[in-house]
Amino acid sequence: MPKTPYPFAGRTLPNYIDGAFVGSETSFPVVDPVTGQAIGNVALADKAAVDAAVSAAKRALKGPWARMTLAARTTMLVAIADAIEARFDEFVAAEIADTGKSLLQATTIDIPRGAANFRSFAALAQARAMTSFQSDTPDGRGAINYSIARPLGVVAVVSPWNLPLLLLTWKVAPALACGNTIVAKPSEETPSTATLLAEVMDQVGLPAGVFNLVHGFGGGSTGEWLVGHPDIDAITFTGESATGSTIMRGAADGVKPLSFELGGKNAAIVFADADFDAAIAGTMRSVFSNCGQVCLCSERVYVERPIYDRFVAELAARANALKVGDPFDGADMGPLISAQHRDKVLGYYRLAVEEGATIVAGGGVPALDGDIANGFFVEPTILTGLPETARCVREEIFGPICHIAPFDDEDAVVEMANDSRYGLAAAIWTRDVGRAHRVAARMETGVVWVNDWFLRDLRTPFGGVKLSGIGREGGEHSLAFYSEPMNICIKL
Ligand SMILES: NC(=O)C1=CN([C@@H]2O[C@H](COP(=O)(O)OP(=O)(O)OC[C@H]3O[C@@H](n4cnc5c(N)ncnc54)[C@H](O)[C@@H]3O)[C@@H](O)[C@H]2O)C=CC1
Ligand SMILES: O=C(O)/C=C/C=C(\O)C(=O)O
Repeated sequence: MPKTPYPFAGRTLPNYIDGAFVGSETSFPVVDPVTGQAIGNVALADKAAVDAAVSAAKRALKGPWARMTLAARTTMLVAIADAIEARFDEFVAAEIADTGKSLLQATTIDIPRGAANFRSFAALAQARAMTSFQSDTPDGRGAINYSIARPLGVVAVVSPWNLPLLLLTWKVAPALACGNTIVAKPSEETPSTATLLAEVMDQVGLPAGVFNLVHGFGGGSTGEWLVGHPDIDAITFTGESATGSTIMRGAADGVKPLSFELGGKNAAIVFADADFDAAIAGTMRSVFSNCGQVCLCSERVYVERPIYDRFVAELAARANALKVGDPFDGADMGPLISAQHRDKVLGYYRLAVEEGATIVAGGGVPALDGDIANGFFVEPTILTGLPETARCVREEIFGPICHIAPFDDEDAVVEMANDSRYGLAAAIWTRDVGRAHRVAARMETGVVWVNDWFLRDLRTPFGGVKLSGIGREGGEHSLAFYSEPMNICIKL
C-alpha cells in the first residue's frame, strides 16, 4: 500500500463536543514514533471543556437519541462501520502516524476491528433476549416478572495507545448500542483515529452530544477531570493496572460501575507434542505483534524440556530475522510508542543483564539511519536463564521481549504460569486435546488460547482476573455492563 498522507497534516486536532469541533487555547504535539518528529498539534480539553462535554452527553440522554428505536440506533452503528470502511486508508495512515505499527497490523487488525466492533454490537443488541418468569402468588392468580434493559447514562471511555481505534470502539460501540451517551478520552499519544471517528459520527448524523471526544493527558488533566466528574454514570477503561487503581479510588465516592481491562504478564506453554512450526509461528506473533505492545502478548514462554533447545534456537533465529523499521517500507516491526516508553523497555533490557539473563536475541537498539534514525526503535529480544523471581519475569514490560524457561511436568508449569499478580491471557500449544482442556481450565486467567493466539470472536467474554481487570466485555457481557437491567413485576 502506498503511503497515504497523515490526514491531519497542518491542522490542530479538535475536540468534539455537543456536535461541534472545538479548539482550545492550549495544545500538545502529536509525535511520529518512526521519526521522533512532531507531525501535528492537538487541542487540549481543559476542565471547562470536559464540563461542557459531560453536560452535552447528559442532555443528549433525553433528546432524540432516547426516543430512537433499537432498529434506528443499530442502523446508525452499521452506518458508522460503513463510514470507517469507506475511509479505511485515512484511518490506516492516522493509526500508523500515531503509533508506527506495521502496515500488516494496522490493515488486518486495528482498522478492520474498529469497523467490526460496530457491526457486531449492532447485531448483538438486535438479538438480545431478556429474562422473564411466571411466578406463583398466594391468591392463585400469579404474576409475571420480566426485565428490560435501560442505558446506564453518560459513560466515560478512557482508552490507551496500543490499539487505539480497536480499543476505543470496543467500548464505544456497545455503549451506543445500549442507548448510552459518551465522553471519550483517547490516549494523549494517539489522538488521530479517535478524531477521525468523531468526524464519522458527525458524518452519519449521530445526534449532537451522544458522542463527545476530549483530548488531553491522564492524572491532573483531562482524564482525571473526566472520570472524577459527578455527572459521569459509569467508567470503562483499558490501560495500566496502576491507572486502574487510581481511577477506582476516585470513583469510590460515587459508587460508579467500572469495567477495567488492565495489564498482563502472560504465559505461553509449549508442550513437546505440539506442532512445532505452528508453535513457533504463533509464539512469534504472541511475543512481537505490535512491537509487544498488546496486553495479551506472551512475555513468559515455558517450553517442555525435550524441545527446549531447538525451540529457543528457532525463535531466536526468527526474532533476529524480523525487519525493524518504517511500516511503509515493509517493516515487520515498528518502533515503540514514545521515547519515554522506549526508555522504560530499555531499562528492562539492562535489568535483564543485571539479573543474569542470557540474551539469545536482540537486547539493544537497532542501527537505523536516514529519516528513522531518531525513531523509538528497540530490537526484538529473547532472554533465557532467569529465575522465576526475577523482575523481568514478574513485571509487565510491554515491549518486544520474552523470557523462555524449560519445564519438566504439567503441574510445575501450571504453577509457574499462575504465579503472577496478573491474570489476563495464556496460550497453550499441544496436540493432546485432553491435556489442552485440563491445563486451560487450571489457568488463572480470563482468556486461554489453545494452538493459537489473539483469535477473537467478539461474542466471547473478554477480560482478566487479579491485577488484569474487573468484569468482562464482549458479546452479552458488554451489553450487560453498558445497561441497567430493571425488573417489572405484573400481578395478574
Ligand atoms: N492495555 C494495556 O494493558 C496497556 C498497558 N499499558 C502499560 O501502561 C504503561 C503506561 O502507559 P500509559 O499510556 O501511560 O497508560 P495509562 O494507563 O497511564 O493510560 C491509559 C489511558 O488512561 C489515561 N489516564 C492516565 N491516568 C489517568 C487518570 N489518573 N485518570 C484518568 N485517566 C487517566 C491516559 O491518558 C490514557 O488515555 C505502559 O508502559 C504499559 O506498560 C499501556 C497501554 C495499554
Ligand atoms: O481484542 C480485544 O478486544 C482487545 C485486545 C487487546 C487489548 O485489550 C489490549 O492490548 O489492551
